[in-house]
Amino acid sequence: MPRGEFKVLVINPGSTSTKIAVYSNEIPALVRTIVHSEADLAPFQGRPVLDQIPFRKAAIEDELRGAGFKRRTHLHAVVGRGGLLRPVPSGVYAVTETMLDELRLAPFGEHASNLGAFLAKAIADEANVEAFVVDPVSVDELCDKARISGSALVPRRSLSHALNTKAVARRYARERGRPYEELRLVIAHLGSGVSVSAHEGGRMIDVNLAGQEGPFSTERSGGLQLLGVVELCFSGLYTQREVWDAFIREGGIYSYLGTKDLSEVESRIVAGDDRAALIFDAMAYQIAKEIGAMATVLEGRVDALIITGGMAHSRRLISQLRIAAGWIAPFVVYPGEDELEALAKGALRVLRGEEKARELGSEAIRTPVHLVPAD
Ligand SMILES: Nc1ncnc2c1ncn2[C@@H]1O[C@H](COP(=O)(O)OP(=O)(O)O)[C@@H](O)[C@H]1O
Ligand SMILES: CCCC(=O)OP(=O)(O)O
Repeated sequence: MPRGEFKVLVINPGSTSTKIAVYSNEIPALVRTIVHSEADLAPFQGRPVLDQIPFRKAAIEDELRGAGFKRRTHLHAVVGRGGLLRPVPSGVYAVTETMLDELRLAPFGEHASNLGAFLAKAIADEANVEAFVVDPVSVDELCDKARISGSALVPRRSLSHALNTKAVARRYARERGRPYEELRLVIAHLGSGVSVSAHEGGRMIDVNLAGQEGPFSTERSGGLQLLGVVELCFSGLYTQREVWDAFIREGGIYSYLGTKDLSEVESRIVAGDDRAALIFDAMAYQIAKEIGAMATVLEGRVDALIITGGMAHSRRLISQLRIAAGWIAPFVVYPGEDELEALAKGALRVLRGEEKARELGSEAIRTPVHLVPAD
C-alpha cells in the first residue's frame, strides 16, 4: 500500500457557493468557502449550469493563488462532488469521458453538483493527476417499495445529499462506537435543498427527492399539489425553463420573500415581519412532517434523528424541529456539512490502495428522465 503524504484538492460546488479545501492526508491545510452572490450568478440565470465552469474555475484558482498555493507541483489528486448521474451504488468514481458526456447531456437533470466532475478534471489534467467524485447525488439504495411513485409513468428516483448524509451517519456511528450498518437513523440534510432520509442496514432505504418532493427550502418548492402544477405548465404563460427555475431556483422561501438567505429571514422576523415568520415556520413545519414520514419508514424504531446542513445553524429552525420531532429519537445536530472531508477521505482511500475507484459503464443509460429542459 503506498505510504507517505498525499495532497488532495477538494471541490464542492453548491447552488450558492463553491467550497474548496486542500487536504494533506486527513489534515485540511486550507479550507475556503467562495460565496457566489445573487449578483455573481445573475448572468447564469436561465442558462445550463455547465456554463458556470469557467467562472467557478477562475474563482477557485484566484482563491488558491491568494492562499499562496501552487497546485501543479503539490497535488496527488483532485476530487469533486458528484452530480446527477445515473443511479449508482455508494463509492468513489473516476472522472471519465463517459461520466462527463452523461453530465453534458444531463438526462437526469441539472444541479450545481454537475460542475464537480468538470472542475476536478480540468484542474487535475493541468496538474497531471487523477480526478474523482465520491457518493454522487444519484446514489440509489432505495428499498423496492420506495421506488413505487404512484404513477407507472413517473419513476421515483433517489437524488439527495448522499455525500454529507453518509458522512454524518458514519460520524454518528463512530462517536457512539457502533457500526453504521447496525443503526436505524433518520437524517435531515437542510441545505439549499432539503433531503430527509431513512437508514437501515447501512443503506439509505428512502429519501425525498431534494427540492421536488417533501419540504420546501430557501430556493426550492418541494412537493406541490399536482393539478396546480399541470395547469401552470399548460397555461402558455411560461417556457419549460421558466417553470423549472420557478420551482427549483426561485421556489420556496425565495418565492415568498425574495431572498434565499435564511439569516436575513431571521433578521426580518426579529424586526417584526410577521409574513417572514409565517413562511419560516411553514418550512420548519414541512421539514418536521417529512422527518415523521421517515420515522414511519423505520416503524418508529429510530436510534437517532440527525439534523445537518447549512440551515442547521439556525437556532429558530432547530428549536422548532426539536419541539415537533424531538420526541421521535435522540436529537443530534451537526450544523454545516462534512462534505469536504468526506470527499478527501474517498480520494485518500483510492490513493492508498484501500479502495478501487469505480467507473461508470459506457452502456446506454437505463432510465433517462428529462427533469430539466435540454435547451
Ligand atoms: N448561520 C446560518 N444561519 C441560518 N441559516 C444559514 C446559516 N448558514 C447557512 N445558512 C443557510 O443554509 C443554506 C445553505 O446551506 P448549505 O448546506 O451551505 O447548502 P448548499 O451547499 O446546498 O448551498 C442557505 O439557505 C443559508 O441561508
Ligand atoms: C439534488 C440533490 C442535492 C441538492 O439539492 O444539493 P444542494 O442543496 O447542495 O443544492
